[in-house]
Amino acid sequence: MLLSVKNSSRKFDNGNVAFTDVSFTANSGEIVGLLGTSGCGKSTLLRTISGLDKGYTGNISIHEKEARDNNENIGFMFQEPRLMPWLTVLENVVFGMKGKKNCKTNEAMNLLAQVGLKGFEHHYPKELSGGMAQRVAIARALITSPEILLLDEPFSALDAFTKMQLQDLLLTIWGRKKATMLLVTHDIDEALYLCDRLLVFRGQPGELCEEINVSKERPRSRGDEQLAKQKEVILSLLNVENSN
Ligand SMILES: Nc1ncnc2c1ncn2[C@@H]1O[C@H](COP(=O)(O)OP(=O)(O)OP(=O)(O)O)[C@@H](O)[C@H]1O
Repeated sequence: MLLSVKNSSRKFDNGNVAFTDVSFTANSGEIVGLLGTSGCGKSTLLRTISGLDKGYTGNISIHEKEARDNNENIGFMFQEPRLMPWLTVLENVVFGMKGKKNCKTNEAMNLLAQVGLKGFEHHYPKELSGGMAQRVAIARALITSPEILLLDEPFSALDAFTKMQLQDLLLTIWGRKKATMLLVTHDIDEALYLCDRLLVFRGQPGELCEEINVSKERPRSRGDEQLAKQKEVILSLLNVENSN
């Protein structure tokens, strides 16, 4: 097992508790979705797993090493691309590679081609659309060949069509690299389309209330009936009416 979270909680100095007594595991190559109402601690949980937030209790380990001491290779992608405006697309992808920038250039060019940005390597972020900028963020997250990719609502700011394109792109890249992915999303359809397993959180502080296997084989159809039934289950867990 790659990632193990055991009886973990995160209480901040001001008394806020983001999540409490959370336990789950993730296997190598799995895509695990984290769904839940706003404020139930999903982003904090991702930051904690990444080792950026070290104030948790309980155990969070990657390859049996505590997340707070972890120096494993983890990629992070956010809702917004967070590109450096003064750097080109290519420079943004290799940014943070320190001494390895030069030897990573070929790999960055290759990744940019994979995300559909061949020819845009020397453009600046202001010359890109939102979807293109998020493609750069995908390439940047993958340049270190991370074993775990943490995705915090990576497509939520995009229009529906671009979102679907990038979901498929993510699956294509996952098919090649088989990184373990943890995906925070508010979009249940996206979670059911992409993930092997879903963790449903509820409350404030957030508690893990249900784990749901999405056993449908890939490629999945977006209008699949089995997935639609699973959506009903998730909506009722979250106490939300289905408006479709
Ligand atoms: N640095 C912090 N200091 C104090 N409280 C915090 C801090 N970061 C997050 N919180 C609190 O922790 C709780 C969980 O926040 P978090 O952003 O992890 O939730 P979320 O499920 O990702 O929310 P959303 O779905 O709206 O993005 C919230 O009550 C928030 O106010």
